[in-house]
Amino acid sequence: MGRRAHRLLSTTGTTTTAATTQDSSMCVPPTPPSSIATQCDYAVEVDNLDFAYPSSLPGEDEHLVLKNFCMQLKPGSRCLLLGANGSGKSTLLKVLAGKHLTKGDRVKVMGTDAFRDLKLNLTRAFLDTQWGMRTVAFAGYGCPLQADIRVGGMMEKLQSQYPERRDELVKLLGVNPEWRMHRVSDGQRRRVQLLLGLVRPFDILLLDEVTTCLDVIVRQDLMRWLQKETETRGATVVYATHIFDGLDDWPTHLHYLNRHGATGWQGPMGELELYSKLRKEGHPSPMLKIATTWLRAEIAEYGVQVEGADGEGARESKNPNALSTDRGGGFNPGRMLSYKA
Ligand SMILES: Nc1ncnc2c1ncn2[C@@H]1O[C@H](COP(=O)(O)OP(=O)(O)OP(=O)(O)O)[C@@H](O)[C@H]1O
Repeated sequence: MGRRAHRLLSTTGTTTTAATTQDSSMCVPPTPPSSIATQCDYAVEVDNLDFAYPSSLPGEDEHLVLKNFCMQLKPGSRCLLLGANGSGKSTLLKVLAGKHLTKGDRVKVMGTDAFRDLKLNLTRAFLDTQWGMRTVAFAGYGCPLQADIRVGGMMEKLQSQYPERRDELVKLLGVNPEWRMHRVSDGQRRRVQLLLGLVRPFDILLLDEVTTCLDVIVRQDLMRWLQKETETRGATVVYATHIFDGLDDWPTHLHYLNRHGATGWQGPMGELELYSKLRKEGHPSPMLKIATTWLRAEIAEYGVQVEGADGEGARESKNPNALSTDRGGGFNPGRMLSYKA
């Protein structure tokens, strides 16, 4: 797969080609010491993927979310996914997590098929905001796990397999193993999710906005810990977020998804001219500045996204048998309708 051209939307909304490497020493992913590096060249390799959900809009069979999507990340990379609501970040993470089937051989994680190779489930971690959500019968919506369970007793075998790592995470996340799930706050529940999701050493970690309800200290310590995981073990992290606070030095790569399912810019941070410029100027929060610059340029060029008002997200299911009480609150698990063999 040839390297995709790096493109970025300028403040005027036009598409320009970004300059090549400014400072190659900046945020370069380290050479992983673990065996991962020798096993595969890329931790993530997506080659020209189209991904669509079935559409319920009249005259439209499918709703294309990712278009000609390409991504290559070496082991040890920390990639931030940036994009407006509905741009496809969660969809991409689900594809990489093997939750959505894609046609052909276009999506590889750790050198193997992201969907079909079940071995990946032992070395791939996927954390999203749906953890512990149970669909309530008749009401049809998810509510968080609230059973009277002791945290120390959850996934006990897994926790006991990695005692040192578990203790490290318990300390880092400030989790009390005696907490009971029906009494924890949202942020505490999230910490438990992170503990259970990170305790097994992973080769690749896919994070879908799971830091929102963490307090600033835990978030900061977690990001540092993840950085250490990438630097010492060669693990790869792909992280979708809208919060850029404290992330200025964190990513090695950035991938910007625009609202048309296309890539606005992608590449190593050192190749992003705007980032280098902002750093040189001593800007207090370059990542936030980059995000607002690109997203505002998108709005200036295409207007405010109305997807939620009259687009796909506003349509009911096409299934004539679907009852409002019987379809997961309208949630449609989605199917791949790619026409690329
Ligand atoms: N199960 C589904 N069935 C049909 N369409 C879906 C489904 N899930 C998502 N979509 C559509 O796919 C598009 C991308 O959604 P996705 O959740 O990947 O975006 P996102 O970038 O993660 O958004 P956000 O920042 O709001 O989390 C949206 O237009 C959404 O309406």
